[in-house]
Amino acid sequence: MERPRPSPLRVLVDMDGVLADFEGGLLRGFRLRFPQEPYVALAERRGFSAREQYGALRPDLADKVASVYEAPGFFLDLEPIPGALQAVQEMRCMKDTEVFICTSPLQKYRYCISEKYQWVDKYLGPEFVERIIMTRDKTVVAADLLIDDKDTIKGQEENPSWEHILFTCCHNQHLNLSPSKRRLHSWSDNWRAILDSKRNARPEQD
Ligand SMILES: Cc1cn([C@H]2C[C@H](OP(=O)(O)O)[C@@H](CO)O2)c(=O)[nH]c1=O
Ligand SMILES: [Mg+2]
Repeated sequence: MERPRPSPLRVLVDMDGVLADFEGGLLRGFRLRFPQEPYVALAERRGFSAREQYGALRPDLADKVASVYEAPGFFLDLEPIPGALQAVQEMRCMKDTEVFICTSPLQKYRYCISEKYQWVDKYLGPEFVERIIMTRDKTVVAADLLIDDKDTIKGQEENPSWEHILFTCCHNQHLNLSPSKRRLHSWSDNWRAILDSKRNARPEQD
């Protein structure tokens, strides 16, 4: 009897901090716009929220740093993270693999949403525009893996179907993870092995 084909491994790849260099763009934009103000060097970044860390440095800097990422052009002008574009293109061509870009818009979504679409079109092309999942709640999206730089991903679903692979970024590199949690240190790290291990760990279908 013919063995049934396994369902494809579905991988969600986050955008900011994983494909697009949000932190680098934010620091560059902040220093250009507010050259006299103190700033947080990338090596000093701690915690997902840049707004919180700038606010702790001096309260008025919270709104200033937010004004940088809320400005038109911010998301469109972000540089790709090294190796990211090649990796997701390769992932898309892999057998029995489905890749989606799973990204959240800012609450102030005016420029962010359309610029994220334009960025994907510019750097990855229309095949990937078809594969954008734009959501404020990633826990309700069903997949095997979510590669994301945010250390804690919460939402309506308490038990998301995906395993969260923490993508290392300046703001999360010092965190001690629980032993069960896996990291991808960069796109030169062995992302193929993570996909393979997940594929092999899935229950046999019959
Ligand atoms: C406010 C803020 C947003 N972001 C990113 C995360 C979300 O994109 P993504 O889901 O692609 O990582 C987007 C909206 O919050 O902006 C940061 O990375 N750091 C921040 O401090
Ligand atoms: Mg992110």
